[in-house]
Amino acid sequence: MNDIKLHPAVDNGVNAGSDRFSGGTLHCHCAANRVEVTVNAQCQHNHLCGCTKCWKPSGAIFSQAAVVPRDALSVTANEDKLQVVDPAATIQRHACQDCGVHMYGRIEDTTHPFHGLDFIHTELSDDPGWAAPEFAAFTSSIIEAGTKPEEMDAIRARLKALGLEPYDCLSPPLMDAIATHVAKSKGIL
Ligand SMILES: N[C@@H](CCC(=O)N[C@@H](CSCO)C(=O)NCC(=O)O)C(=O)O
Ligand SMILES: [Zn+2]
Ligand SMILES: [Zn+2]
Repeated sequence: MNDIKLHPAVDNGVNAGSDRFSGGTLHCHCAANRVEVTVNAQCQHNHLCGCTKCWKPSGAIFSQAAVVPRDALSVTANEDKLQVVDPAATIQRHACQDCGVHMYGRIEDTTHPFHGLDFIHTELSDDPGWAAPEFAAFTSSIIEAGTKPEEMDAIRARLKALGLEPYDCLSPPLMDAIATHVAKSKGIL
């Protein structure tokens, strides 16, 4: 039993996803009139995120976030309860006004490297089979939300023990994808 709690989806070990999984429904935390989002795709790049902007379940120090093609995502119940948390942010996080859960994040800037992908939190779904988290992003950012700097060594060690390599930005493949997009947009590549 490890007393470092990162996120309920990984605290008892990381569950593998299913290759045959092709999507499911996500629900907010309201007791009634739940917001429902339907995703007709397996998620990609699932990861823990330590940034202050991503939604975290109560008690968690990391968020769990993945992306899906925006064409595969639709709001299928109680869309009127959704509101964008910060209209100035790159990722427009659509949250339930009643329970505060972020149902999806969308990038409207068509020049952004991740335009076309929506961010979701797979723990909002009861459907088994979502692809497992693969790494931890923005690890140092948990300090901005109150984690003590002296706890970071133990937290990084716990992430590594779970097979979730900690990075302080995104993973190298995603950083390379961003840089490739920028280089192409400048005509360098
Ligand atoms: N130290 C900051 C980092 C915030 C940040 O840059 N977050 C990233 C990752 S969120 C999903 O992976 C990002 O892309 N943010 C854009 C946005 O939130 O619109 C902090 O902790 O706040
Ligand atoms: Zn709600
Ligand atoms: Zn984040």
